[in-house]
Amino acid sequence: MSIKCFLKMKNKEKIAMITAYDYISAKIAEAAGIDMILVGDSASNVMLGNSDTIKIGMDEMLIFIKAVKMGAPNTFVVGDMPFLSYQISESEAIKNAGLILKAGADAVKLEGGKNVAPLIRKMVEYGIPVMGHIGFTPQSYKQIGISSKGKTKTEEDLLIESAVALDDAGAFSLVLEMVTEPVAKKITESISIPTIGIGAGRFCDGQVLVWHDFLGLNRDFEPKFLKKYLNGFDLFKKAIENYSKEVKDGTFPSIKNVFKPIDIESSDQK
Ligand SMILES: Nc1nc(=O)c2c([nH]1)NC[C@@H]1CN(c3ccc(C(=O)N[C@@H](CCC(=O)O)C(=O)O)cc3)CN21
Ligand SMILES: CC(C)C(=O)C(=O)O
Ligand SMILES: [Mg+2]
Repeated sequence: MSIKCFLKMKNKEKIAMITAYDYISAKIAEAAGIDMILVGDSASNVMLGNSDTIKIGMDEMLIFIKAVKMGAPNTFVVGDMPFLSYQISESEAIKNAGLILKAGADAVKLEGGKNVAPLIRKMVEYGIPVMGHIGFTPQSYKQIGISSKGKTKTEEDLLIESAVALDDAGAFSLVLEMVTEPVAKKITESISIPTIGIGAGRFCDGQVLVWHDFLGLNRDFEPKFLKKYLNGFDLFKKAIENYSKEVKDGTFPSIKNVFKPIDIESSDQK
């Protein structure tokens, strides 16, 4: 899978993307044949227990990105640029994007509309593949709130203007997060690059969900756009309860799990 491949998939085959943050999860994702893995700054929430994505930095993101590329060497991996890694200056943004690529990512993703288009243009000029991210942009939730975008004509116009600007700046793909379905459809039809939706309805070129969310590990997170494909939390919980019970009642370890000393008698028989 390559950028060329994703561009060709537009209007032909939907792109299936999930997040992952560690070696074994990435291995499972690659074995399942997922099209793209995002190492999201949602790691702040699901890996580190923070309440938002403001609280994660480059140091932490690079560890997750390295682990994921080790587990999925043959899958296209996108590394999310954390808050303040691209906002301060163009040079800091390019340096941090470079560190994400050095860690093994095949592309970076950053949040923002037409305001970040000049930065993305520069990054692309220097050979850094960039995925855009508009609509609800979690790194700005303290300013814009947690809600779907594209509900008014003003919001719709701004979103379309941004999508076109990012396409024009050279982004290879665009995440649409919590964008109303008709606006997401309009954007998808207005730009040449594939749109990847999360809470953006049925007409995007692809979809992305967070590992812990769609596997049902993140028990209390139930946004409208989420579908849970596994009851992960309860399955893990039951297995742990079973293990604990077996340790306490002496069922585990059994004879199958123990190491034995060399049998003196049988070795003497020689
Ligand atoms: N585990 C996890 N999954 C995510 O999808 C995710 C993260 N973390 N962290 C970063 C952002 C934050 N995201 C969020 C956070 C909250 C809602 C939420 O509360 N949604 C409600 C209200 C929407 C509304 O009122 O318009 C919903 O019902 O969808 C959605 C996405 C998406 N991203
Ligand atoms: C929700 C996706 C698009 C994301 O940015 C993340 O997981 O950080
Ligand atoms: Mg993110």
